[in-house]
Amino acid sequence: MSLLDVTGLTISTHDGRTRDGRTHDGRTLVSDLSFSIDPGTRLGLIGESGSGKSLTALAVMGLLPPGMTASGSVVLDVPGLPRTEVVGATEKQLVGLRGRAAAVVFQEPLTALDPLMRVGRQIAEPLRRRQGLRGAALRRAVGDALDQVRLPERVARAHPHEISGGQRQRVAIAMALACEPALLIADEPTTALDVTVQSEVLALLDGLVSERGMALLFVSHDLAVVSGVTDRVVVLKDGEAVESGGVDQILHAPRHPYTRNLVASARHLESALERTIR
Ligand SMILES: Nc1ncnc2c1ncn2[C@@H]1O[C@H](COP(=O)(O)OP(=O)(O)OP(=O)(O)O)[C@@H](O)[C@H]1O
Repeated sequence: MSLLDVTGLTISTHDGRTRDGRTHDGRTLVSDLSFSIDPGTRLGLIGESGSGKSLTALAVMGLLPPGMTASGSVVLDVPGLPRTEVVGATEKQLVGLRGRAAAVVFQEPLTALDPLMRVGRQIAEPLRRRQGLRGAALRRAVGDALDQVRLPERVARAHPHEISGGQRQRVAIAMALACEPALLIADEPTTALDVTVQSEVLALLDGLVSERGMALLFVSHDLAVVSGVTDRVVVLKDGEAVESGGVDQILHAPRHPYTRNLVASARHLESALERTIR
């Protein structure tokens, strides 16, 4: 049975003005998208900027911005938790699921971190809330969480601006993993980092997902990165899935012209890089 079943997901903006003052013109941004993820498996969602990847990830968490509506179905079915239809779910139902059924790591770690709070307290918060830890046990758990993302314990006393971008993303990963989610959603988790740090953080994420047998929904515009960490890929273009399949098939026998272009530009970049290195 699938952990996540997305069927006919359509995301549109409302027509008119929302409470945050933005006007929307009733556009469909993601159209009739379907995919599923079984426990412990990995799916990549790939497409160029604006293709609807982030909105899809947010819809899975029930976190669409104001002015947007989802229709279709997004079912999270995690052992030990109530099977939930996320589309149309109440905030109360979703709060119980977030963190435990699914957790998300965003591109920019600062979106997940409070600039005024020490890192240790931020990691402690989900551990205290979800696992009921207190006192010395909580401090130990924070230390362990930092250790798992290969950060020294002293990072707990730092504020987010006192550590590097790569360290901040490790902290965001530690927070996402604190409630032991069945599904980790990583939305361009390394795009904002320097190239050398990117590969370290990616290797860390890859290892943690394997160790914990988590399922992974990995969102990226970078085919090389997606093919390195996932088994299957859905290719999005203008909010529609144009192709899906195993990583090997997508890389070696892409069917849709858009996918062929993605593969060709990834190859082009690779050979250009090889030329510069030589
Ligand atoms: N809050 C919003 N209000 C109105 N339109 C939005 C909002 N967020 C995203 N969009 C629009 O929805 C479309 C899909 O955006 P989305 O962020 O999902 O794309 P993406 O594939 O993740 O791209 P990127 O990698 O650049 O984030 C884009 O056309 C974008 O302009």
